[in-house]
Amino acid sequence: MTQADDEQGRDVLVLGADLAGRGPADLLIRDGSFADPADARPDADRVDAAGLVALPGLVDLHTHLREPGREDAETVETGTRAAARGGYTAVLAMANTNPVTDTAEAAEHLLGVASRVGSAQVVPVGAVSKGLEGEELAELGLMARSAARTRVFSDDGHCVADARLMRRALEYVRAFDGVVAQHAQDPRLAGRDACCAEGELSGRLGLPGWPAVAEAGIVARDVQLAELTRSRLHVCHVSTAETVDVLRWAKQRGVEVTAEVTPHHLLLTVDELTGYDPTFKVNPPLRSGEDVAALRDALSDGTIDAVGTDHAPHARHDKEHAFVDAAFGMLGLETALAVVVETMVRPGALGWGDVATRMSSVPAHIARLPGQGRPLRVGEPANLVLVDPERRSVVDRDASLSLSRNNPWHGRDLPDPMVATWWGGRRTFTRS
Ligand SMILES: NC(=O)N[C@@H](CC(=O)O)C(=O)O
Ligand SMILES: [Zn+2]
Ligand SMILES: [Zn+2]
Repeated sequence: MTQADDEQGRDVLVLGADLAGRGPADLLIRDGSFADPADARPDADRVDAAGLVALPGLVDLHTHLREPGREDAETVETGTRAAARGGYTAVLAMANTNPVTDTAEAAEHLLGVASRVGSAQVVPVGAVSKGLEGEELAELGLMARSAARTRVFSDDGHCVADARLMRRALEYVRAFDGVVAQHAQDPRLAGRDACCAEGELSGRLGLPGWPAVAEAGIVARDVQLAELTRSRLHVCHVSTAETVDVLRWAKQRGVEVTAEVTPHHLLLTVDELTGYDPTFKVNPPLRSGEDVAALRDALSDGTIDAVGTDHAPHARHDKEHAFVDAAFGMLGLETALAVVVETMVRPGALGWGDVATRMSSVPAHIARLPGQGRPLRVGEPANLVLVDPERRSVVDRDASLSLSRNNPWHGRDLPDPMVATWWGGRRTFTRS
């Protein structure tokens, strides 16, 4: 079976995969969609998937592609190839590029690039404020009505700190069923320098601290604004137990709030910082073991709705600095499923059906993306990832398809589940 075969329009028959934990069945991929396996032509390419799990193609709510502006760190082409290797068929591309995605033209430009070179669907996230400056609303309505059909708006990298601007953004997006995705960080409590969870260790290491209340305080405020405006709020990269408590309270009140957690916040703790390795410098920062446990519980019980990678590639010369001077962020697309298997599936906190909801159908629904996150059913677009639940390997940052090397998992033994990915019937990744 070669990629050329798929592209020549031959049937692909996937035999005996466990469909998202519901038991083994066959799948037929024809002309970009799933068809009835009983109709397979005799010359169909056959994929023996016995012992493998089939999941709907994963959807990442939180990817940084760096194009335009920092193509030395990542491009649409390399970032979506990394996405396909991670099992993703769609990524939401954050707006903090240069120029910022704060106009319909910028969003449509990104769509155009992706249509030429993408190995996954690229969905532009629109900025909330012009230039991410937190002062004036960006062209939310024009972006929503553009060919990009923008529904997710975020100043990610910056918090929409001004409560009045946040209120207006929530009011505005309600008209087209949009959502405001907040990078919750009170800039007065956690300034630009804050780079370590505030606590005993930040004091000992001499690193500027980032108190948990800087996150939970903004989330509590935004939940109340979402309730006031009857609009949709999404909380990016939840990192603390206190924020989980606020989310539980918000959901009990019936507020339309959703939240994501990153793979790194599900496994790594602030203790990684004792070596001052800037690879582990990320915003929000790595937290305590108690926070990690609370985040896992919240993802398990649905208080946190989704996994978002916050894939944040950085060129070597932006990362290789003293800890306080290095850029914030780490890679995530290629290893997200591996970390979810390690932290959630193996300990029994999530089944495969839950993985399909937390990493595919729920993110697709939050972003109002038709054609993604759909069940593996006849007539649906063939967005599919085959996974081997048992396979493990040691992560090698130099084997990455990303242009950047800021991989926090380098040298770690982790599950290595991805076997093959199809996006709209086109094979976008095959394990070699
Ligand atoms: N997460 C990070 O540490 N960095 C992100 C910005 C962000 O997600 O806030 C980036 O763009 O590099
Ligand atoms: Zn952020
Ligand atoms: Zn981000």
